[in-house]
Amino acid sequence: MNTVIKESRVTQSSLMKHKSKESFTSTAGNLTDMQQSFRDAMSKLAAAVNIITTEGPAGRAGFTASAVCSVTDEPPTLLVCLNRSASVYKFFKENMVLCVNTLGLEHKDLSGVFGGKKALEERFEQGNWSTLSTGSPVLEDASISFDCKIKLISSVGTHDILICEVLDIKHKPDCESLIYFNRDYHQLSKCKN
Ligand SMILES: NC(=O)C1=CN([C@@H]2O[C@H](COP(=O)(O)OP(=O)(O)OC[C@H]3O[C@@H](n4cnc5c(N)ncnc54)[C@H](O)[C@@H]3O)[C@@H](O)[C@H]2O)C=CC1
Ligand SMILES: Cc1cc2nc3c(=O)[nH]c(=O)nc-3n(C[C@H](O)[C@H](O)[C@H](O)COP(=O)(O)O)c2cc1C
Repeated sequence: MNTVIKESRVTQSSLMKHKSKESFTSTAGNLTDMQQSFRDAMSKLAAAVNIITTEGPAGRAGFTASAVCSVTDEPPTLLVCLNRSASVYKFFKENMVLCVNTLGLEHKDLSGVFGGKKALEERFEQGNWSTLSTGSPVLEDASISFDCKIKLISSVGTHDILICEVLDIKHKPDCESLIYFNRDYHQLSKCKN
């Protein structure tokens, strides 16, 4: 199915017009009180950890993401939020394909590699990588891999929401989940098959 790619932008001011401007204005590196309070609150929201990869005309890239969510199953669609200031951003925007690799406990170090400032190609030195339909790197022992085409991009504040149609799925039969909660990693027990 071909969906037209639309872009829309929700500005910080339109989202937060009920608050004074000063409360939300930050200088580089300094968080406003509201930003800090939002992050503190978000740190209590447990989330699965994923490595999002892409490969295409722009080259290969990947980053760690907790902001991943199911949207609809018709067509199967998920969303990924990516900070536009990330060095990986331009790769996703140009390639328009990605793979969401959901991690298990054994991938804790790998999450740090893809969530830090390591050079892009060096990130792939750890782990075994293959491909499914789109050519985006698939982590061989990921709990789940969703191979996707980016159908729509919407900008909100500092991030872009990538709306992705799932073309292919790979499951690991016996999986444990890596969870990010309270700024640290945790493990969720084995799935019942
Ligand atoms: N959605 C995002 O962009 C996320 C970014 N990170 C980045 O990873 C680093 C470490 O994060 P933490 O140890 O969790 O401590 P933290 O205090 O920076 O973040 C706490 C929580 O706030 C949320 N968050 C953090 N930065 C955000 C952003 N720029 N936009 C939207 N939500 C954000 C996430 O849910 C995160 O787990 C930071 O540089 C953080 O910005 C971490 C998680 C999600
Ligand atoms: C557990 C964890 C979750 C993260 N989730 C996201 C996310 O959902 N979206 C995002 O843009 N960055 C997220 N980050 C931050 C990126 O992984 C990080 O900025 C990455 O190093 C990007 O690299 P780059 O700036 O070199 O491109 C997360 C980091 C960690 C450690």
